Amino acid sequence: MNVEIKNVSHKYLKNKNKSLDNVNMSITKGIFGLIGENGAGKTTLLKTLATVMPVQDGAISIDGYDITKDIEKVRRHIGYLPQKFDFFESLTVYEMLDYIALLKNVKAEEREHEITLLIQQFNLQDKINSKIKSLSGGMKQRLAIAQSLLGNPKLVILDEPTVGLDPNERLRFRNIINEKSGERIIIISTHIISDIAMLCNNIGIMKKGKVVYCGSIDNLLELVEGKIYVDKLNIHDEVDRTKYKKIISILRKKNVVEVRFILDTPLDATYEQVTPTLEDAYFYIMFLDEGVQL
Ligand SMILES: Nc1ncnc2c1ncn2[C@@H]1O[C@H](COP(=O)(O)OP(=O)(O)OP(=O)(O)O)[C@@H](O)[C@H]1O
Repeated sequence: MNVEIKNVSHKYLKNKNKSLDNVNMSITKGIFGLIGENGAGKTTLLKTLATVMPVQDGAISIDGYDITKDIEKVRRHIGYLPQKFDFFESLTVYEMLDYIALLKNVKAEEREHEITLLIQQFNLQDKINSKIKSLSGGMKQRLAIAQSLLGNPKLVILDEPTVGLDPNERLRFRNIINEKSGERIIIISTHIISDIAMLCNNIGIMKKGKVVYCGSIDNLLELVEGKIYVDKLNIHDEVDRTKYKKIISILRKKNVVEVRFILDTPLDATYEQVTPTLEDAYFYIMFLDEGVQL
């Protein structure tokens, strides 16, 4: 299973700039994380991949099939959670999943079993016969994720799946997604870096319609190794921001203020070098892209 995105660009009709600007990505089986600032182009890319929007420029293939030429073949293998999902509010949870399973051509003899299993996995058993309009936002989100997995799609595209989920349900989500990954590709777009760190081996980072990193988290962390420092100041000291090249965070603790920042070359022994996290690496890539000398 693989997804190849080659030189893909997209411009919305009335916009001046491209929302996707020559995007190239190669994605293989497993869970792939897509991150980037607001407006970077993640949703536009995922809509294009899900065949909801046409490929304007460039080419995308899924398992060797061109998504423009072989759209019907490709669609059978895609599960998609859009950023905004609209339900038929007067259907029950079961009816909604049954309806989507029908649209996805899930075989009659498999439908009930598949739906019941997903309802259990997403902890919606108590709501199985409740109308959708009576569900909370988080429950609707769980139902929306569940529908994307109907029919065992080979490619699952999840646009901000954990929005609105409480910590228990986020944990449940991560476990289900881990369990379901196997031979398929699951692409997750999110702003929650800890979800990506826990779930994915490979990621893409986007900025202003461009891919600024695509590869493994391990390689990214290696790139940043030895470049993240913490300066500990007295709680009463003023933080002199000009002293640090690029600040990642300023944390006020009991007696100290911890300034976490990026440096390309070790300068001063008074700073403590720390092990980089994925969040550190994300900021490193973002600053690099701005042409900042670190
Ligand atoms: N339907 C649309 N018409 C015009 N411009 C759009 C449309 N949808 C998105 N855009 C623009 O395209 C760019 C990329 O938007 P997109 O929603 O793909 O980004 P994103 O990375 O998913 O952002 P976010 O993290 O905020 O959801 C933005 O500049 C946005 O304003």
